[in-house]
Amino acid sequence: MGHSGQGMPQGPQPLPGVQHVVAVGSGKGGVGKTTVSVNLSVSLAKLGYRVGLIDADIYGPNVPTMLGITRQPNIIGENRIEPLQAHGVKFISIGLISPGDKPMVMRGPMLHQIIRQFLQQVEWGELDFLIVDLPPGTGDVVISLVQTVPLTGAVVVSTGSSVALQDARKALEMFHQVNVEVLGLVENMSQMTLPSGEVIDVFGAGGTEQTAKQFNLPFLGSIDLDPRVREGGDRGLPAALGTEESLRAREFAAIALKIAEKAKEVAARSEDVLEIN
Ligand SMILES: Nc1ncnc2c1ncn2[C@@H]1O[C@H](COP(=O)(O)OP(=O)(O)OP(=O)(O)O)[C@@H](O)[C@H]1O
Repeated sequence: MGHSGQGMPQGPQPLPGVQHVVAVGSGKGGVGKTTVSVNLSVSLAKLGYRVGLIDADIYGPNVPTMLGITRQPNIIGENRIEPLQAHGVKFISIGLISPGDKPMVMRGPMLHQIIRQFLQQVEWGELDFLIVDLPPGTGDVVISLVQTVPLTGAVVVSTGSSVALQDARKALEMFHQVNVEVLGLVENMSQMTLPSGEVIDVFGAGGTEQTAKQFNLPFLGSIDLDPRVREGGDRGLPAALGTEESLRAREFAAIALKIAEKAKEVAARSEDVLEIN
């Protein structure tokens, strides 16, 4: 980058009132990372946590559609942004500042500014979890993120297919490089159950759990391939909103619970370290 020192603050600063910042990454595009981010946010809110969601996926900022609100956020006072709110989740999206179907063409410094703005200029209020939906692949956004705030950890989403897992491993390596603890892996589009009850293994179910084992990382659970998940996303009514009878809602809730536990564990550990010092 070569511009260090230029207006750069002292290093990552915690956001006042925000307990845990958790990034969701994937490596490969199209594995359902945004779907998982949105549904996990809704599940965490249903569990009673105060949740914010930053849609930093420059290539596919679909969070507003999936949460059912696509209007522009309000500006409060001089330069504070009021987050949008749907299904108990406060959110902001990079899609809202690039209106229409125009592709987002952005240079690194501008992207860095936007990430900082989303973290620091949005009126998040008190949050237990601030989830960040990263763009697929490795890179810039994560670096901007870790330069701005301390992260509690990251969640990596993959399907069970070899190619998706190959890219997921790169995401794991990236988090390792920037010193972000991986809270665990999630397998999306795991299996598909036909109305007849027949189960089809589309992407190689179980592959993500095996990869988690290889890397000695927690496996947080899987979500099956289900047209209702896609429909929910398209209609702005995430599957996680479903009642106890909804299998998908239960899968998302179980994963959300594990993420909450892991996040608290990690935070407790880093507090211990601070006390020892
Ligand atoms: N478990 C699932 N069952 C059925 N459809 C799903 C499931 N998960 C995601 N989808 C659908 O797959 C498509 C891709 O999902 P999504 O946009 O969440 O992927 P992504 O990994 O965030 O993509 P990208 O990061 O490349 O924009 C969407 O149409 C979504 O509704």
